[in-house]
Amino acid sequence: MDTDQKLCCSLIKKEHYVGIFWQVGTGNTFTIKAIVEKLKKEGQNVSLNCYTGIACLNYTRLKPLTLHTFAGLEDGRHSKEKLVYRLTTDEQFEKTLMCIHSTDILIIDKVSMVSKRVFETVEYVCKKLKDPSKLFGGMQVVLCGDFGDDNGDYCFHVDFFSKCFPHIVILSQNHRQKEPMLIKAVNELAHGEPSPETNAFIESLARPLSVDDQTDITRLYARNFDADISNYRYLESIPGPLCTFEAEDSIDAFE
Ligand SMILES: Nc1ncnc2c1ncn2[C@@H]1O[C@H](COP(=O)(O)OP(=O)(O)OP(=O)(O)O)[C@@H](O)[C@H]1O
Repeated sequence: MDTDQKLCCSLIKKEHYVGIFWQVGTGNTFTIKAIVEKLKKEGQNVSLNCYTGIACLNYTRLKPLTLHTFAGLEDGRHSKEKLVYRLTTDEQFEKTLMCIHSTDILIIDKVSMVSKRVFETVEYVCKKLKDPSKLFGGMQVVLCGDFGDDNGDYCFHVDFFSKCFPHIVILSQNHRQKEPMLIKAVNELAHGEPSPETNAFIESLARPLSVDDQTDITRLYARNFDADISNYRYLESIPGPLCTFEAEDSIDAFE
């Protein structure tokens, strides 16, 4: 783990509320996985939540929930007061209620997609159902996200943000790319604002490709589905029986 990642782990171990922010490729997913695995091994009741179902796919082995499922928000039509009423009176929410009651550590990934209203509602629900005298009902909360586009309606603008999250760690070491110009270009493109320098860099890469073997080129797809089909076709074209090798790696987040 790099220094920033280790700092996240040690703050979480010390039961602090932490905001982890990152730029693409700096190991957000890697760090969260290591932390959740370790906390679960230690017997902690940790609930890993992502804002979208697609984002949950990054963590399938850790059984994440969407934030809406965790807090019983359904399609978001109810006021927070009505929601608490429904959660405490309607037996279809029994599992949700048990989950909230038993959660000691709440981790929310892709938090930069969470609106102020949803975030306030989740806080309110946890508080009302667990301990009304404490933010989030006393659960330790860890947020992970990027600063992205901030139009003033995102969760960072709730009144209690700075009080609740005094510890903000910014993951800064890119583990996916090494070339500084490429890292700068990827970060600018992720926010849809390429600088003239980035545009010039990208244009400088335009050249005719001389690839004779079409199987050996890298293809980019906009959707996971298309990438899966392409990989499947490639695998099918390889002669011989299909073998599966299960691999497992681990890292101790708190060492
Ligand atoms: N400390 C580390 N040492 C070695 N490799 C690392 C470290 N942290 C992350 N990586 C590797 O770097 C790559 C990027 O990490 P990860 O997918 O967690 O980043 P991310 O910030 O979630 O990226 P993105 O948002 O682009 O998906 C992965 O292959 C991961 O295994």
